[in-house]
Amino acid sequence: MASHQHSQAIKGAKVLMVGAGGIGCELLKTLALSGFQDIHIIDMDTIEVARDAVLRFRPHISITPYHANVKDSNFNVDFFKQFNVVLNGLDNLDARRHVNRLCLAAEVPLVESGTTGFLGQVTVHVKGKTECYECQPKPAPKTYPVCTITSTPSKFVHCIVWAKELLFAKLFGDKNQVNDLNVRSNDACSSSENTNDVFEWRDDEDFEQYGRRIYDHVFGYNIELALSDEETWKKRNKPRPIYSRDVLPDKMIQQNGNVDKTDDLSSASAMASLGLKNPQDIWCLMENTRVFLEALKLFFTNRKKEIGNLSFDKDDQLAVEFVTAAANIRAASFNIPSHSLFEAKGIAGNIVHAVATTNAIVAGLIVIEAIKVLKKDTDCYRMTYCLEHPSKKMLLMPVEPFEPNKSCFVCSSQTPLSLEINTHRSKLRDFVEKIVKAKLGMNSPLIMCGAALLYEVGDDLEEDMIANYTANLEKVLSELPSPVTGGKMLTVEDLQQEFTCNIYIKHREEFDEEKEPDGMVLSGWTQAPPEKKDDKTSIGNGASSSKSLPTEPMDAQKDIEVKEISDGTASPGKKRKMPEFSEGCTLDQSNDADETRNDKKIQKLDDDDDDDDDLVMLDHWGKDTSKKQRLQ
Ligand SMILES: Nc1ncnc2c1ncn2[C@@H]1O[C@H](COP(=O)(O)OP(=O)(O)OP(=O)(O)O)[C@@H](O)[C@H]1O
Ligand SMILES: [Zn+2]
Repeated sequence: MASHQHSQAIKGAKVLMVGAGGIGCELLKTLALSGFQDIHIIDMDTIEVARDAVLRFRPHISITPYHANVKDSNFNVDFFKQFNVVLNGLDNLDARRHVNRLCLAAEVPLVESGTTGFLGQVTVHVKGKTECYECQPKPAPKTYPVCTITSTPSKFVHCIVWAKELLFAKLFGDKNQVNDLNVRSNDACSSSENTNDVFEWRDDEDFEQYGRRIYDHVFGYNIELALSDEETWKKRNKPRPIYSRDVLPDKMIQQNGNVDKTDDLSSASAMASLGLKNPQDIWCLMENTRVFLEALKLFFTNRKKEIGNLSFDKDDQLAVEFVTAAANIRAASFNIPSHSLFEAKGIAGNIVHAVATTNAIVAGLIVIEAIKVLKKDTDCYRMTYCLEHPSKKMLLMPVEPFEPNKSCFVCSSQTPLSLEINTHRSKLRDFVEKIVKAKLGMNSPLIMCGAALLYEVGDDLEEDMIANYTANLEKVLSELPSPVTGGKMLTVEDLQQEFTCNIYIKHREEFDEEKEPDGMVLSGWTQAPPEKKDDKTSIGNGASSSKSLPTEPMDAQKDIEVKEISDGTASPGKKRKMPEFSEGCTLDQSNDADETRNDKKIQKLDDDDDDDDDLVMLDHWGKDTSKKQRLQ
């Protein structure tokens, strides 16, 4: 039973929930059932359904919905100041960073959360007492070495990445994009064929001829070419080239397809067109070949206008079919087991199916922490991890929060950052896009060099000012009205976030295109370097890092980024150690602060534990994506 003090803290509290999705809806219910009476919710999506459902069993509480983006300017520091605690149930990094800054500026405690499948995490951020959401580096998205993708795949995910990032992009995407498929298809062809021509549709061929030519090129010829590099295969199983004629005799594509060709569905789906019904079926090589050729044909017949502008979209049925078939054929070459369309879609779209129970547990943990925050039980704050596998018979791991990181550029006292940049070549626009927005997460930036205002965003700017700033964006730094050159200090400020940072400029002539693709390097901030270029960890649902998987031995010149490692995704690379506490200790016992407080070093519970049982940070909550990812 809650004490009087406990229930007073709850009853008198005005809380702000940001995000009313999987976690948020559970949270709203749990808040209402725990006695909270004044709940405000911001979500871009509908809130009404959840609100109505909760009001049915708690009709007298107040639930105020704001159907809006939390980054809108009306949600400023003053707005945040009215709340006793803010609870995040968001799914992307950008919004989380924004809320973190507003909470810091408004000095309102923040309880953060994230889930991915069975994994979850809840953290408490109180200015000056615990680390802020941005004190810890956020790992960059998982990348794969190019050579693993282009020549030595060992897992199905490698085949998927190849199919969607290289082959799909090559055939249906922007022709001007750099595409590593070129590397492998180069000088492959007879002298009359150059690299680009291979993928072009020629006037004298029909769709089937074109499809078969592409097929034979990427699954046959390119594999033969790769085999000629004997060094690569000394310690690996050799792939086998696959040619369409060996799998599918001429004109057999439609053989079993008894489908009405006027049917809308059959023009949008190779599966429908071929009479393949169950997305959970694992297709044989012949079926994959037929889907590949049929999907290619459908793209060129029905979606010709889009060709050149397409990028893989997990909600595009034909794209998923093509990528599934291509990945499976490549997998067959490399002796990797095939997958169903359903599974392939999950991998390609980085989908992790939400686990309702995890969301419910996390919602409960958020409320527990919110109550501690309201009672100012500082010593009892815990960040809690939900694990996939029990460690010491425990699935929930409470950990004492970390202190603020003194070099955090967001919550520490203005440690200047430094930026190496070619001030004679980089434009103000590059700086705004690549640094101010992408790296510093600012929403409405203002940039000053000394007392000179170089750039500003706002609703109430005069037209001539807007014209001025727009002109500045196109100027290189050293030619701005107040030249930005080596040795100068820029002040970048976000008025909405009430967040300022100083950036010391260092001029640098050259940048490594592959290692420093932005053409500028920001240091002194807490973003993690890209993950190690090895292949040891599964991406996404990173509760475990498998020791048994082979390390990629090749020197990766460049990595292929797997886009949208998304919300709640555990970072396999980043582990946090947990405090020593007695077996059987549960969250409720976390009130017994002495037990953990002594242990500032935060020791690992059991050194003998498997990696599987190690704690993993869910730091990388949220790239801007719609769904979660689970791979492997
Ligand atoms: N900038 C933003 N402003 C307001 N709401 C946002 C913003 N960004 C994301 N959201 C909302 O956050 C919610 C996130 O919920 P979502 O269900 O995707 O993830 P989740 O709560 O982690 O649970 P799960 O994915 O497990 O269902 C969505 O309803 C989305 O509309
Ligand atoms: Zn911080």
